[in-house]
Amino acid sequence: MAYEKELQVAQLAVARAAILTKAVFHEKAKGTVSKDDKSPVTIGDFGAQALIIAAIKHNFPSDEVVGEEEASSLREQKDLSSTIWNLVKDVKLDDPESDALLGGPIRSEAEMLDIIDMGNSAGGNKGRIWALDPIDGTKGFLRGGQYAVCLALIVDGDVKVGVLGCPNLPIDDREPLTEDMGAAASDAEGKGVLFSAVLGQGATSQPLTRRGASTDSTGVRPIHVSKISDVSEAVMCESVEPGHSSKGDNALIAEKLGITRKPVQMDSQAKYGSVARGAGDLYLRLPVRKDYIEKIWDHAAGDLIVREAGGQVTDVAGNRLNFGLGRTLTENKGVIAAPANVHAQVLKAVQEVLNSK
Ligand SMILES: Nc1ncnc2c1ncn2[C@@H]1O[C@H](COP(=O)(O)OS(=O)(=O)O)[C@@H](OP(=O)(O)O)[C@H]1O
Ligand SMILES: [Mg+2]
Ligand SMILES: [Mg+2]
Ligand SMILES: [Mg+2]
Repeated sequence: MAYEKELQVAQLAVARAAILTKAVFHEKAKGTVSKDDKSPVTIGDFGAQALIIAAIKHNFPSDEVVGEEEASSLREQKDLSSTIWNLVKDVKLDDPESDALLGGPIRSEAEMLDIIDMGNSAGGNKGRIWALDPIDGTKGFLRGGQYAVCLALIVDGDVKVGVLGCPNLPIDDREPLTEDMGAAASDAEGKGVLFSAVLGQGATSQPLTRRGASTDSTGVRPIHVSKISDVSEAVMCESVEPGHSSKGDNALIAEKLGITRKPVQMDSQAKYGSVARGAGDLYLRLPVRKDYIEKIWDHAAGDLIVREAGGQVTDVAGNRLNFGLGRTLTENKGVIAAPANVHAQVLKAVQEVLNSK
């Protein structure tokens, strides 16, 4: 099957990085650095980016990576850099054979910094480019809420493989979303799911750490968006951060569609995963600031996983997200993810609300 090795490497690399992010959370190694845009970046973000790029470069040396983080601030903060190195150098998958597939350990702290900086591809619509968000929803991660380790392979501008590791979402696809999803999750028993998709091959979920509840020996299950026919019964997913998507517009759209249930707020591409498995029905991300341009690593994996699970993903104009234009989604504003049968109806409501402003 096409992209079999890429899928396997991506799944294992994301699972290994999630071992690190969970350790960072539980060891409270929570030093943060503030980036130019004032968003936080943690030991977990840097460490996960290093581990995932190392795995990609070991297996596919000439592939490029568009990664969210870069190491310049670490090169100036030796203490932070060595804290990260001390965690990164010891992270291993349980299964030695799988671990070996990702290449040997990173050899030194200096090499780790260089690897983090290999996420500097300009992106584009030619060749093989991985989009990597080592921790999506960093604020959710710090809060103990939802976050996701996100990796997608884009070939000539099209997303071919998408993997999302969500350590704080339930393993069970049928577990309903709760209102406090964004606040009080934990990676205890029954939590931690890995969503995957390959273009044209459908979408799946499985336990993130190969143990726990499963329906067969590997625990891989096909996933599908919900079979909702009456959109007024929809469960809508939205951001936690008020600055990331418009809660006011979402409320007006919900009213127009006759939706009475309160939206479920959670950070990260866990929203795409939740829609793909039918735990949520809709994901709406309407712009707050006109000048904000979405990043490809915040959407590439989720976009493919939802589409392969029977959903449609567009911007507010009804166009597909274009991942071939560089590091950002320069041609798209906002995101609407919904089961294919109700997407047009939701899009219409979105446009009516936006046009009436
Ligand atoms: N102004 C603005 N508008 C839209 N999006 C923004 C904005 N600022 C930041 N970001 C990006 O939002 C990513 C996390 O957003 P989410 O909506 O998934 O989660 S959250 O509930 O808002 O925390 C977050 O990803 P991470 O940095 O990986 O956490 C950012 O890339
Ligand atoms: Mg960030
Ligand atoms: Mg992100
Ligand atoms: Mg991030």
